[in-house]
Amino acid sequence: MTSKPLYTRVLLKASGEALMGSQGFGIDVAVADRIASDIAEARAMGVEVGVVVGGGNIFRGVAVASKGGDRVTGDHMGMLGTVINALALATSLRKQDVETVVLSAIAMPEICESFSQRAAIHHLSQGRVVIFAGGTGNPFFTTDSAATLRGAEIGAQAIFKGTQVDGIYSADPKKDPNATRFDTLTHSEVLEKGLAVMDVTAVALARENNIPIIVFSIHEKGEFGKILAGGGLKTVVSDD
Ligand SMILES: Nc1ncnc2c1ncn2[C@@H]1O[C@H](COP(=O)(O)OP(=O)(O)O)[C@@H](O)[C@H]1O
Ligand SMILES: O=c1ccn([C@@H]2O[C@H](COP(=O)(O)OP(=O)(O)O)[C@@H](O)[C@H]2O)c(=O)[nH]1
Repeated sequence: MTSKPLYTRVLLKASGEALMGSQGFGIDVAVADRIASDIAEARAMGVEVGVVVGGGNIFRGVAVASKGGDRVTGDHMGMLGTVINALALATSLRKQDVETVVLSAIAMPEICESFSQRAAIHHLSQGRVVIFAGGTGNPFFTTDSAATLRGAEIGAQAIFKGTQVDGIYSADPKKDPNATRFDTLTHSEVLEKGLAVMDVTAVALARENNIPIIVFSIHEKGEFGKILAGGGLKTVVSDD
């Protein structure tokens, strides 16, 4: 599909849990390849794509804290998990001949470039997919917040939150079978209704910078491209 896209530069948040597929832990290469093929399709449409990858398939800092360990160290471990996922997704993209760079919030020059806004925008404007690793680089944050932060820094026209469900519902659809899906919401409505698909910090930062958030299922092949072309199943969070 090569329809004219609605956006020219977007930020895709790919959850870590999505990358593990049906396994209980780690990375399912077939899933990483499939997500990469959706990103390749977006590039073929001419859309510049930045990607923030999660790390929940490998480690979450709160897991350490809940067992009496140090939260900050746990978060460091979580951020390193996102680097592993970023390298896996970059590998899948390069296999499909999509030029890709990984920029890490935590310097590890032997492995990948360090993040700077200037480097990110340079690579994007050269047509490369830029994968942002290491979250925000700070403990007590999430990769959803990293997605909004990097989205604002690169001037993304929308944040695409690719997750396990196909939009934002009146309640968690995994827990409430009667939950209904919203087509559109404002950032304030998401916060006021306590709709927990994305964390409060991420939504507040997107509201402050007037960036729409599009929540969609990362498991549906081709959905990213369909939404970029104006269709697809999603919830759009926007204040316009
Ligand atoms: N109101 C809601 N609408 C949609 N999903 C919700 C809602 N409340 C909670 N969720 C849950 O939020 C999850 C996404 O949150 P998150 O923990 O960021 O997952 P991930 O990072 O793995 O995508 C969904 O898989 C869904 O089960
Ligand atoms: O800016 C950030 C981003 C992530 N993390 C840590 O990395 C883990 C994995 O990220 P996240 O839970 O956001 O991944 P996802 O839910 O998207 O798979 C988190 O639990 C945190 O421990 C962090 O400390 N700072």
